[in-house]
Amino acid sequence: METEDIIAEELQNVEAEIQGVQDQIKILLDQQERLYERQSELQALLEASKDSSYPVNGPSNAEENWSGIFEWDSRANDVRFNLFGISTYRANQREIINAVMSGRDVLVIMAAGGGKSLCYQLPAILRDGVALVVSPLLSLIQDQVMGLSALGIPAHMLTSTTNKEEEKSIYKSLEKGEGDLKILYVTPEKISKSKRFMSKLEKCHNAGRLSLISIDEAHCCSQWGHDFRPDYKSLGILKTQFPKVPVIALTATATQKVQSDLMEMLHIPRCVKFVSTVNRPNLFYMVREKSSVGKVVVDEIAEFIHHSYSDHESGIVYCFSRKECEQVAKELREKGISAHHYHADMDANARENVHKRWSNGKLQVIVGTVAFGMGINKPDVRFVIHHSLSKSMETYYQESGRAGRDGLPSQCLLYFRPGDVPRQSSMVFYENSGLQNLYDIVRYCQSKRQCRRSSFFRHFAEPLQDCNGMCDNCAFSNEVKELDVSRHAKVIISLLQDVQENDQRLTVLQLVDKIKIKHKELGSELNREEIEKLVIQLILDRFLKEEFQHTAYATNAYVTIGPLAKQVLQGKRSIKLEMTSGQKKVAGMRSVKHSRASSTLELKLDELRKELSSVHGGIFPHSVLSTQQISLISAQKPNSMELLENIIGKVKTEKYGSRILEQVTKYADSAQPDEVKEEEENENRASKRLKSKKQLILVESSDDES
Ligand SMILES: Nc1ncnc2c1ncn2[C@@H]1O[C@H](COP(=O)(O)OP(=O)(O)OP(=O)(O)O)[C@@H](O)[C@H]1O
Ligand SMILES: [Mg+2]
Repeated sequence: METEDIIAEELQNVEAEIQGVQDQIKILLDQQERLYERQSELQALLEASKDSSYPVNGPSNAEENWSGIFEWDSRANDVRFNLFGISTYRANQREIINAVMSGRDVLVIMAAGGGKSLCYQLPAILRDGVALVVSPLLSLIQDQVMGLSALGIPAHMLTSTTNKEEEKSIYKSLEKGEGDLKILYVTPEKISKSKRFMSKLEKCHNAGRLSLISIDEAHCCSQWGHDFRPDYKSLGILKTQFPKVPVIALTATATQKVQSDLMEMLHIPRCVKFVSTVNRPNLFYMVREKSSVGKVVVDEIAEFIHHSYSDHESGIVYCFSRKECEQVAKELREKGISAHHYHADMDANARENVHKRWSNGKLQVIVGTVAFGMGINKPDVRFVIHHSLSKSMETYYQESGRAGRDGLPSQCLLYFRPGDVPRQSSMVFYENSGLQNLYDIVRYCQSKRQCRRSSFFRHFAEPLQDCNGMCDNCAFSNEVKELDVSRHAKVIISLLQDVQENDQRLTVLQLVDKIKIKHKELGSELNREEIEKLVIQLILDRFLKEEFQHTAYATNAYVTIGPLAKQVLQGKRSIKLEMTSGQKKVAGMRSVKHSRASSTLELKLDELRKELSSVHGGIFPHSVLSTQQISLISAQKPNSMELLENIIGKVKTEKYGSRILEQVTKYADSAQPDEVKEEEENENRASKRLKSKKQLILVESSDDES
């Protein structure tokens, strides 16, 4: 049937064309979405720049002064210091507490480790009745309840692990006000699925005993956030049912889109908004060139940890795949580092066990995939190393941000090689703006000049702040040359054109191989890594583009001619490649010694907090004493309960004071164990900055604001 064949063939062609058009529409819609988002971010940035004081308090509340004097000031100060052992408020904490205490709904955007918990825990204690806290993860809830209980604060949780008896007593407290319930943690499923719980909560409210509602990790409401949880969508019911109870929603995620989504979904359109800076001044950001030989990368990571963190300080290494996690953890162990992998293929018990050992300081490094995420509450993570790049700036900000939540100097190191880009792009290309987001972080990695911090400010549409030399590009003064590679780019594009005309496709690596074989003259001017880097740069600038093809086993990423290729072929655009002189490479390859060595007293206090934590019901060591408190005790060497109380507050002094003073008396005069060794070290500029930063932070936090 010849005619039928012809028609069928044409039909096939038309269908292929339709598919092509649909693909293009999808790309354009993604682009439009991204532009809208950027537009609103830029509008917000413009507003914020007009108003010279950033962080901003919500626009509708400009006239309200949340830092003034309030009737609860002295009670709040007492609870802050004597109960929580916190000597000064951090930025925005006091204002947020005052807004909640005034009965307002509040939205808090504050960086990881900024101290969001205190913003609802303190009002929960000051206000009469029970505070409800919704939190997405069991592990987060357990950590919080354990920490609060250790301070003697009546906190409980209702989750899948709560036994019947406990549940009964909690319900009784809600219904009749019996017992000692002050803060109740629940997962979102309790609100969306348990009618019984909601009816008890209603009774508690009707009796005037529901003091406030806190939604932690509130970005889980939004599909645009990175940890969307369907059950968070129904939390709007809380405001509808209990309109007069203040709602405080807290998140570390800053995009405008997520913010407006949250306000809408939680029904808090007139909330007071507190947006703190995304800046994490205590984090030192750096990117290193990643060798194509796996063993070399792990050797470097091990050397970095041995050199900078010989006191067993905690860290995280993020890897791309589960297999890679296991391999890297194994190789680190072989190099004498206590490391264990963590990924979604492990059963829940094994994962929890690894997490616990790490939180208790028994394991130094967790080597994880992105599955090691939101539940990480450990404040003293000193380093986060990315063995492979993250899929976006946002993800990298979150992951690296798990370092230094206690405000002390910490390092974020990312290993980058252009060959890792197609691995990621074939995973993210089908996501909303997935490729654009990936290309943003690739730009971050490829740049040898631009301040790393400034990329975060730009990404989160925030005015620039000084980096204070706390990234590799600002700290190391290296010569960056710009090489004109327009000729090389032309050759690459022409070669690809020929390949495409012959209906063939090439991956990035195949393309580089071909260039090395067919154009030896280019190979003698640029080495393999530089050609790879150039190809990636051409993709970022849309002279080339990536295309994807599914096979039965994987999605392959190919590189093809991009929409702007003609401009290079016609010589209308010149292409420059940033290159560093050898000096930078050498400086960058060396480890940065992170901070001064701990004194004997500090080490002894660290041992003591580990011991006390295990005898006090398995709470975490940092719940006994924070690293900052250890540094303060070691600097001030208090010799009486009264003096110790001035540093760590009443509750902790009563609980642990005599044991702490024992150590102070015993080790107050001991010399620094590493004093001599350290002086001999030829520290580079960056380490000096980190050192002075530590002192600066301690002075700041020992000043009592009140
Ligand atoms: N004013 C303060 N002074 C000193 N330490 C503080 C202060 N406020 C909070 N902290 C400490 O900082 C650490 C991080 O606090 P918190 O867990 O509340 O952070 P967070 O903002 O909720 O971060 P994340 O987004 O990661 O959940 C904790 O160890 C906490 O005790
Ligand atoms: Mg938190």
